[in-house]
Amino acid sequence: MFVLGMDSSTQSTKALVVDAEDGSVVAEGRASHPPHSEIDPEVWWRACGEAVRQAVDAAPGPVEAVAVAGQQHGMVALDTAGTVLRDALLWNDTRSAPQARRLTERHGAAELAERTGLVPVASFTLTKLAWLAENEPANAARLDRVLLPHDWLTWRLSGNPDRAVTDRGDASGTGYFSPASAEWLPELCREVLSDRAPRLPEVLSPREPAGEVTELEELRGAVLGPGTGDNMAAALGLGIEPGDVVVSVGTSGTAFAVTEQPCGDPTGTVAGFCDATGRYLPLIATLNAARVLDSTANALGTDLAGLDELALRAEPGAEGLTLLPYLDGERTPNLPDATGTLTGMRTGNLTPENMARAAVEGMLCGLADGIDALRNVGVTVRRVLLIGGAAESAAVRAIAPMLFGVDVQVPEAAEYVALGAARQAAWVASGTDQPPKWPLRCESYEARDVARGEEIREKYRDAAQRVYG
Ligand SMILES: Nc1ncnc2c1ncn2[C@@H]1O[C@H](COP(=O)(O)OP(=O)(O)O)[C@@H](O)[C@H]1O
Ligand SMILES: O=C(CO)[C@@H](O)[C@H](O)COP(=O)(O)O
Repeated sequence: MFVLGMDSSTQSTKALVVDAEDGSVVAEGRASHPPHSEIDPEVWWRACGEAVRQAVDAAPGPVEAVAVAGQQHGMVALDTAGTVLRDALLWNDTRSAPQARRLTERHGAAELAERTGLVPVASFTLTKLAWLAENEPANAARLDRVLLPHDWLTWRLSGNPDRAVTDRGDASGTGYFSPASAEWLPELCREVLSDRAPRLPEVLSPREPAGEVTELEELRGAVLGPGTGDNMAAALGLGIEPGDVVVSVGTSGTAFAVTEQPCGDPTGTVAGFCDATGRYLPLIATLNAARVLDSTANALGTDLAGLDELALRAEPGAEGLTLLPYLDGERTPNLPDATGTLTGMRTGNLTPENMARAAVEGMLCGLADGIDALRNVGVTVRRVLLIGGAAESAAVRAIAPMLFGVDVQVPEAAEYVALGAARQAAWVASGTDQPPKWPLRCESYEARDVARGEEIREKYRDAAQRVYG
């Protein structure tokens, strides 16, 4: 049996056709998205059609089940006719930072962490609803239903206007869902929307079918899985167990693990999400990851391979250059209005090699702090699995173990979010208790020079303290 998994992420849509027997990828497709933080969801629908067409055309047989994973938190606002009211505000749009601050002041961080697993920051959907009510009251008055990117794509694929669905993984990133009871908290929506509650999608269990595809010719009749958020899908695609921490270096940088118990971190550093198997997914996310490398390569007049060469020619610590890589504001630490800062510049050390190295080190230091934050909420870290577009970078692979202080394994190059969606589709179609077991092959990078890594992290913390207090 062949199944299709889709990843509608920030920069692109990827579709994989997978053999459900062993998880081998038999065909793939890809289409890119524009690099904005506010997007017409029709762009995703067109990209979905294009990526699916490429994958299905190259597949050796028909696809029997499909699931969609998507970037988390984005607000897709619909009116009663199901028409999109405005461009979707994405997870990396920071305009709702004041609304996030006010929600936290009103309720207290501890109460919200306990009720929703989250302390509001601009990424979370609830703060985007609050922004809509305050800034676009006419749109807020017409709001009938709010969906997440993966919910909206699943709804479009099903072609059933009356039934929208989601799963507990993606629902847990909204800020109006209780991870512990797996129920919506519509009172929080009412609070920010002048006492009006939009319709929310039905929350399906991890392997519950969402109907079948009617709207895309190539997939018509295939069983639809509930789908999930992209990080939950990556966890499922990798088949992680306690002790594994995944670090994904895509548009966002994330570090996450699976746990049996929900997590509510009142400091707000760790988001207490649900996963896609019935467990939980404590996660930290940064807004600035792979694009820090893209921008630095661009500034140095080179490409990503050139950036790797430069960074690997420099000494660890970049002779004292430290980059605080908050180019697009930051979520962890919560500095929505921050910009990047390069510290420690001298006539002798301001070289392309050191600048490239400082970019890779600065970006990874933020993620190393994230891994420590996971430890602080009780997560055991035995190994790190490194995925996402920038896991392809030789410099990232070489430098990460030193800064993370544990062995890093890089799974064989694959789109693990799309693979996780495919695994969910195979699970839904098989009706078995557990997801199918698929092998995972990894390349290992041993943790060396950990003491030097600690010094580099100390410099990064000092710089952050000096610039942001
Ligand atoms: N060899 C590489 N070195 C560094 N970055 C890379 C490399 N290959 C891809 N990337 C970066 O990965 C990013 C895309 O990663 P991806 O995980 O697909 O993102 P997203 O899921 O957020 O859309 C892009 O910014 C791209 O430049
Ligand atoms: O906001 C988060 C997680 O909380 C991000 O991880 C988004 O889910 C977007 O992911 P990418 O498109 O960067 O993979």
